[in-house]
Amino acid sequence: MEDTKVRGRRAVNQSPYNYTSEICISRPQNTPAKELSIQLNTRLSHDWSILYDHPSAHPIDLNSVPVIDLNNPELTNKIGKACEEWGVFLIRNHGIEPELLNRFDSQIHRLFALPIEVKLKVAKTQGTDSGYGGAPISHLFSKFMWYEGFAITAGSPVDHAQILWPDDYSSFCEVIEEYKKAIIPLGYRLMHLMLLSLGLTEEEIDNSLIGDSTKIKNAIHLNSYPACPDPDRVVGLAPHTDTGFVTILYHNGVSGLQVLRRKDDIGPARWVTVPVVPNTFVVNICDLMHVLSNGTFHNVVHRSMVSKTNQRLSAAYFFGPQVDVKVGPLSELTGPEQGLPLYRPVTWLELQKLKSTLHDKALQSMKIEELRKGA
Ligand SMILES: C=C1C[C@]23C[C@@]1(O)CC[C@H]2[C@@]12CCC[C@@](C)(C(=O)O1)[C@H]2[C@@H]3C(=O)O
Ligand SMILES: O=C(O)CCC(=O)C(=O)O
Ligand SMILES: [Fe+2]
Repeated sequence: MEDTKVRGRRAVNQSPYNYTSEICISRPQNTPAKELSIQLNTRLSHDWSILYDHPSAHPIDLNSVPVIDLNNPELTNKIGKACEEWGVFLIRNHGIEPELLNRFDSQIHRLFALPIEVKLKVAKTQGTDSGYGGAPISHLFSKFMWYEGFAITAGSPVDHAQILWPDDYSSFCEVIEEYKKAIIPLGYRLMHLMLLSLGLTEEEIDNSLIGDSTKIKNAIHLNSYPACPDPDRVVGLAPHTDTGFVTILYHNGVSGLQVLRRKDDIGPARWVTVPVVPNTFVVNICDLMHVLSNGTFHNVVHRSMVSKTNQRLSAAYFFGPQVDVKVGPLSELTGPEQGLPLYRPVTWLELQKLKSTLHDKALQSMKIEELRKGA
């Protein structure tokens, strides 16, 4: 028994890649080695058990995440209800070919299967947000996550792909391009349906920032959670909300994503495991969609847990506003009858910065009521 414990502790104190990859990846350029080692000594562990009680989600929650068929005649209402009550839902009949998803999956697998020293050649550096690295939210937490990622934020990944696979980089780039072409219209369709469900007319949607594709920016984040010998003591990706409008998540069918269900008639706040349903994507409502809807849609807190036996792979496609676009509550949703706007307008970057200092209190700090109190 004691032996198992000791082995378990060793296991989670090691890097999942048999290499201190997060240290190398996240070393800020120009940080003196001594200073860096002082910063890192406080968090040289993947063991979260002393920080979190790891409340495990019920394997089957009768009131589970909605699964929405995009061919459903009641589609708009169903999406509106899911965005309000859950802030997350699964979509089926989304029109993206399984054959494309299989090729996409193979390339994600191929990327993370590369030796660590090859992946580190395309590591994110300070000031860039594309490339290989640890969890982007890692600076907010005192422990390492059981995670590695690859971000494609601006255009094509060709420069990185050429370094990773000098002799065959095009198969990766081609599949990323095909995936983007398929997923972008799906994202626009979902955001359009969300605004319809809030009562906006087609014309109002066309005139809103959701109707103007030049105001929307997107990015893709490939995620890998290696299998872990002691999964109950580690966290794949720590609890967070996404900051943009919506995220469409592909995954390889290994369970792990959990959402925080708010307190309701059925019970207290609790983690719910998102079920694995073949041929579906997960759609998350993010912070700026919550703001745009004037608080009607729920920006869901989620986290990713890991498996003892299987590597979980996922690809998050983030849709948000262009850098210079400020997002506030839609004017159609506020007024003498509907009520006052709850939030001041904010850009994507501004909100990300607020979250890095104020954590889950960032949105609260943008509340107009809160600003008036401070004035
Ligand atoms: C487009 C993006 C969304 C994201 C920041 C990023 O520039 C690329 C990484 C994304 C991610 C993934 C994990 C959670 C998250 C909150 C984070 O810190 O990095 C999201 C960011 C976001 O939703 O803003
Ligand atoms: O991989 C997952 O299950 C979740 C990924 C995620 O939340 C993110 O990339 O923001
Ligand atoms: Fe997320």
